[in-house]
Amino acid sequence: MLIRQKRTEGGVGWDRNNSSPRVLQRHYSRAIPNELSCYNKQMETHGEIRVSKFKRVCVFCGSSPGKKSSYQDAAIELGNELVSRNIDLVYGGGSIGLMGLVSQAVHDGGRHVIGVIPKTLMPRELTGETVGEVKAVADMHQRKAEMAKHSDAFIALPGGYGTLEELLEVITWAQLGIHDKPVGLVNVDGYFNSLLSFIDKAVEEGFISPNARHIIVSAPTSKELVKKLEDYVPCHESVASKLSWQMEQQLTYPEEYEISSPSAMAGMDGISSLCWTKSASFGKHPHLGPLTCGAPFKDYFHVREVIHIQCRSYLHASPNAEIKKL
Ligand SMILES: CC(C)=CCNc1ncnc2c1ncn2[C@@H]1O[C@H](COP(=O)(O)O)[C@@H](O)[C@H]1O
Repeated sequence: MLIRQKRTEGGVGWDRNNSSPRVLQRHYSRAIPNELSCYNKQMETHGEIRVSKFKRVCVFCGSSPGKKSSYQDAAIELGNELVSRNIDLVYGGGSIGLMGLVSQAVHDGGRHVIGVIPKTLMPRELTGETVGEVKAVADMHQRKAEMAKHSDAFIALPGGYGTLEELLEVITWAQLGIHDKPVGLVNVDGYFNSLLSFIDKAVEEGFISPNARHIIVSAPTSKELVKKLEDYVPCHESVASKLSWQMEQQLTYPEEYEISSPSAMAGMDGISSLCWTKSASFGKHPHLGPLTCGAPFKDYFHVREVIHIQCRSYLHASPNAEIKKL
């Protein structure tokens, strides 16, 4: 929900832990100086300030610009839309393709930009220069975890495999109840129509529940999409409730876990079930040999990372390749 308010009337803002607006008693310039310093000219003209319930949004998009100029226009438009709502950007880092356009627009508009980039992609000739803050991470898995942790919502623009993978992963996490942050896509010129049709087919065929279908919000323009995301209320039943997930994070995990089947290592579901059921423990895996972890797990992302490291060290190869062989 977007709140419009005359500047002179004091303030209304969002309590991010609460879904209802809260009243800020002091004048804007003292209560929310960052928001004030950056609101755009148009709003200034109308004496309005727009306060979003999102502080930071993560954008997934093509590392290529795409063939049609409408894709590039949409990336710039999304950047401008975030600026107009005083939202900061989290993205995959670099200046190539649509990634470069959206990050430049947000940076030029005076909002903070965080580029989360794996060390292997850091050479400038691979991804170009990142504007704003650069967060270097160990690998692609840690990148996604970091991008998710620092954002209040996710938006996908047109893109290729990387974009689809990132988008589907945050949708899966929402379905599991690992987060309840809104996920949306800007369906520029119907780019995502076939993906949405495929997802509808999966619902028809009984592989996605109708409620989980509603996790994906879509709109043809950034403006409409951000508005829809602001209004989004999760309505799917999650496999593991957010509450139980948060409780798990507070627990100290046993030091030794066993992975009970190759499939438990292969996908998010297996890994997350390790976190919230604690039914499995490292130990001696029938196919993979001994798997141990010296330190207690801290959270879901840590579990995922530890499993990855374990796979690498025991299999001496990419875990995914080895899992496929099993
Ligand atoms: C060596 C090489 C191809 C470098 C490409 N350079 C990249 N630099 C930064 N992030 C990327 C890169 N390629 C893919 N990504 C990640 O995957 C998404 C884009 O992948 P794609 O172009 O849709 O599939 C982005 O959201 C980003 O997080």
